Amino acid sequence: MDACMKPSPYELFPPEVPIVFEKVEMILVPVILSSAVKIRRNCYFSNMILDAHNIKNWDSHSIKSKWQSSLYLMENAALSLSQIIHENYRNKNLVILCGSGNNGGDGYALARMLFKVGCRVDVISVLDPKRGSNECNSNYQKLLEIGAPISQRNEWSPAKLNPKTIIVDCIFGTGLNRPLEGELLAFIQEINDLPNYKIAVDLPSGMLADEYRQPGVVFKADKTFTLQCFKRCFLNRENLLYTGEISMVDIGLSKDFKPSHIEGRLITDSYLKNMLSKRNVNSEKRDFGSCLIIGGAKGMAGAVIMAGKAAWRSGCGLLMICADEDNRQIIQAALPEAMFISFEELTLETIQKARSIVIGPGLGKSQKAKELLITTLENAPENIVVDADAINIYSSLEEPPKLPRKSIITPHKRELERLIGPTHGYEDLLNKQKAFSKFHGVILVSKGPYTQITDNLGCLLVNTSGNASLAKGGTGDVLAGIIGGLLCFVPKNISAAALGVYIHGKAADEWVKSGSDGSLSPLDLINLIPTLLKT
Ligand SMILES: NC(=O)C1=CN([C@@H]2O[C@H](COP(=O)(O)OP(=O)(O)OC[C@H]3O[C@@H](n4cnc5c(N)ncnc54)[C@H](OP(=O)(O)O)[C@@H]3O)[C@@H](O)[C@H]2O)[C@@H](O)CC1
Ligand SMILES: Nc1ncnc2c1ncn2[C@@H]1O[C@H](COP(=O)(O)OP(=O)(O)O)[C@@H](O)[C@H]1O
Ligand SMILES: [K+]
Repeated sequence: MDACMKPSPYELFPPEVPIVFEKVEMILVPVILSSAVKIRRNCYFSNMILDAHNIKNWDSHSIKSKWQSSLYLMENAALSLSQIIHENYRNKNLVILCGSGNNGGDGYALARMLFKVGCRVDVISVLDPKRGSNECNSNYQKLLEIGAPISQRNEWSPAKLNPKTIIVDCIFGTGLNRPLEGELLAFIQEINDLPNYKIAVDLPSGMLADEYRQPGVVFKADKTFTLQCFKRCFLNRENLLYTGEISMVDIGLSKDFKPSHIEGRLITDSYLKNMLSKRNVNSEKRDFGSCLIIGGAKGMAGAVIMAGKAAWRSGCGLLMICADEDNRQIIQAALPEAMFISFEELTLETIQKARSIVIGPGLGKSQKAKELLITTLENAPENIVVDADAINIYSSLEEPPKLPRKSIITPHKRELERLIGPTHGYEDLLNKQKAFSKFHGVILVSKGPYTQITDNLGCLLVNTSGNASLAKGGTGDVLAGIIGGLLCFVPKNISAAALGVYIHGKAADEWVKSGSDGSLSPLDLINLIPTLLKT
């Protein structure tokens, strides 16, 4: 059995049960969160990442146990979609491209609902609905009955489309089982060349739901509204080129479905809510432990200052910065909350007494840095974050010391490859990342869009917060500091890592609501931590 199916790994990850909100089925509240993966509030959705087989089984299970007919389920899916599209694009002209399977059925049902509320929709039958699924044909007939405009693909010329019209792709979804060919392939290519804004329903057509690497031509969406759960293929960040931003939409699948295989789980808002609790009235600073940050070589004080501020804001009780003696004054001026010790003053006792350690921000790669890393790894408690140069040094050691069990390593892509060796494509990268985590018994946080965390039990957690404003120097130092701060009081390291990446991304999501995405400073993230951690 796959490790992800055993109950134990996800016991480490408290919100293992899909998040259940009060409102399901027909009731949707029109709020979309701003994040890399947007999840509609007040919807039931699952944090499971599934393959096409399990999604299909979940649909069938829900039809049997809840909806009685797949047409009812499709109606609900289309209702949810129509509400989102109406909210966001009601003043635009839309053209909906429909296939002949159930994705096409979604498209015809969606068109009917939008048409009824006065939206300007044109529908193109890309494949013959009469030769398709019953649900598709039935929704095609219903649309005909209300007099909505439907054209056949060969009657329609994409080149004549107004560039302001939004193209909605309902040609293929999870049922696609081979790459596109012939006329369909040429059609999608022609659409991709158009400047129009494009939306995909469930999956961009041409994308194989289970494949990390897409072998053929795929519809290039600016936005994908995916139904109910995150698909396996979305895990490869390269596929963002086709999906654009991904939003998850509740279509009312039943909550009691047990998949035979889970690829991984998403880290979402509920995680934040489940993990935070108020401090006891009689708390004292020692209850929250001290965080020791080791880094800040000459000229690199900023990295430890940012990590230190982030750790402080994330709740550690005491803070100690260990950096190059030359940086003493600047660090003490910038961070009076912290105690300062120089590299030379660092003792084994200080290392052993710290509740948590962050090593790496601005550490450099000098001989001294190397010695500090080895001593720290050999003596540290398990609550340690190994970041930035500490990862680079570790990767270059011929005989590296053992990493403390459950330590948290936070590489970006290049650092990850230094650590696990060169990789060939996403599948290879994920396998090697998982193997490294298992072999060393550590938590690997592979940073980037959808930061992906693997643990010692072989599980995969995928972050849903964050955006491209984070692609800036110094944001990684802030993340290391946040996790270091959380490690002082969050009971499980995997939880601290997951919570840390979520808060970090969420701060960036909050930032882009008011600031431009290019203007974020790492310090802005730190200023947003207090409100995000409010229980
Ligand atoms: N009740 C439900 O289950 C619900 C499902 N829902 C929706 O259904 C979607 C899944 O629907 P689906 O399974 O009908 O598959 P879909 O992607 O529409 O098309 C498959 C068709 O394409 C064909 N085909 C495959 N590859 C091809 C190729 N390269 N070139 C040409 N043809 C190709 C294949 O036929 P084949 O040729 O293999 O016999 C088949 O006929 C899902 O994404 C969601 O949107 C929601 O409404 C919720 C309720
Ligand atoms: N396009 C993106 N979308 C979401 N998050 C991103 C993106 N680019 C970078 N990030 C996040 O920003 C942080 C950058 O960390 P890192 O590369 O270590 O920066 P630095 O070393 O400059 O501090 C990581 O948390 C990463 O997940
Ligand atoms: K689609």
